[in-house]
Amino acid sequence: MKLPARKREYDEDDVRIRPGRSSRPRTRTRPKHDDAVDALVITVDRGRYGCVREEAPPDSPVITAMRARELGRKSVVVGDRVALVGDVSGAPGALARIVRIGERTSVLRRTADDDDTTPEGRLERVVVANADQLVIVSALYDPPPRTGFIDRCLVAAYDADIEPLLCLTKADLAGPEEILGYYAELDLPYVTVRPDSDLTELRKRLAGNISVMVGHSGVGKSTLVNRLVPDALRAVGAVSAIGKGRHTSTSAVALRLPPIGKSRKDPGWIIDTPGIRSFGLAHVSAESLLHGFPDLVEGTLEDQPNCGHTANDVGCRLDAWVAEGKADPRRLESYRRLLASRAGDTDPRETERAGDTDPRETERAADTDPRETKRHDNTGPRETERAADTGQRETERPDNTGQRETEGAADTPPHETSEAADAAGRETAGDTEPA
Ligand SMILES: Nc1nc2c(ncn2[C@@H]2O[C@H](COP(=O)(O)OP(=O)(O)OP(=O)(O)O)[C@@H](O)[C@H]2O)c(=O)[nH]1
Repeated sequence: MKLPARKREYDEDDVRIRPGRSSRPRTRTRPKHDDAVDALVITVDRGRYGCVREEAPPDSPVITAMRARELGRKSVVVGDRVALVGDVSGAPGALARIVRIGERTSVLRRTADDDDTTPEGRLERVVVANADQLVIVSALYDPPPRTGFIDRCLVAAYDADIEPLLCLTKADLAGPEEILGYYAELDLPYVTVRPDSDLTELRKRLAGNISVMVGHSGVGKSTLVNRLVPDALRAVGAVSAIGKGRHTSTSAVALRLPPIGKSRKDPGWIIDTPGIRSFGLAHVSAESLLHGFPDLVEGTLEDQPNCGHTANDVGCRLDAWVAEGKADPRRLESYRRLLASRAGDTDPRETERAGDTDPRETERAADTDPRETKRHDNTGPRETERAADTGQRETERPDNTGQRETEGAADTPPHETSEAADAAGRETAGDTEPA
């Protein structure tokens, strides 16, 4: 490397706050952790990760773990398959360390807003990793089905390459004909549920999969989760309050489904998402939005190049497609509403009226707390503390400039790390334990 010809004047801008790179763990010097055991992350709670070994008996205790420093910036979310070292006994007070995160087969994301030009729109969260199926729970009556919300979930599912399953509850109060008619072109798999129905069909569809459940408030999601996993509370211990309302600090909890009769087939896992009632789609490109509307895709094939398919695109082929009866006009309307929302062109009340969002969702602090957005612009200790708290933040998008959020204490200067560790229950102290 060539040295500069003249020595530079230094000022306070040159002061390094971060430690030199040499003090960071380097790949080649990392321990191999050959003795690590594989586990699935089932809860995330203030820097602590509840993990279970998938092959262990269902009543095995949950192993509490923290992230090892060597994980760097990588986030750990519910559904992640991780490697653990340390005390993996699951005994009270025992603490293991997550030293590796397995490659994810899918990543379900959402944003707090649809418009990626707003801070909320750029606040991207990974909901869960490795899900195979998105179970969209919708009541047939009280509250009525909200196709705007279902369409949104379909976009999120197709974008994440996760199979959707429509779960229609309260079938004792209304029939599914109308809603199924709306999705007639889609060949969407569905099940109906009533209080007295046996859940065999649903259980069969869940078997062998990791399924994420989403739904508006009041659709009967908790009731369903409790029926599917009667000992849900015990399964995750005191970590979170399953079944009612929102978990105190986690946004998702994975529950092992009980075996189906005498079958030895893996009954699968369901991930309940009590805090999640809407899917902001700012992370989905305008082109990818169309993936949630396979019934419209063919209609766009003969369209003029660069047609944005919005209501303002004169001559958009989709209008003719719908006029010819090849798709339901309400589907085009829904698609265009999402496009407009993504472009920041809609009145949020309009979106709410269309049922895209749960009115109660907008009141929930986690998504709309202005402090959350404000803190995004700084990377000070408080930010780090919040990141350590949730473990749900994601920084993988390179275009998120100004939005980078530190995902854990590992990537922060020492003074921040210690504060974060205080918040996360002495995470750093554990980080430095010998392997
Ligand atoms: N008639 C009927 N009522 C149901 C059914 N499933 C749930 N309910 C009722 O619907 C109401 C809402 O059910 P919950 O399970 O609390 O709904 P939720 O989706 O978890 O709602 P939040 O707790 O707000 O997230 C309760 O009064 C349930 O008893 C059903 O299949 N039929």
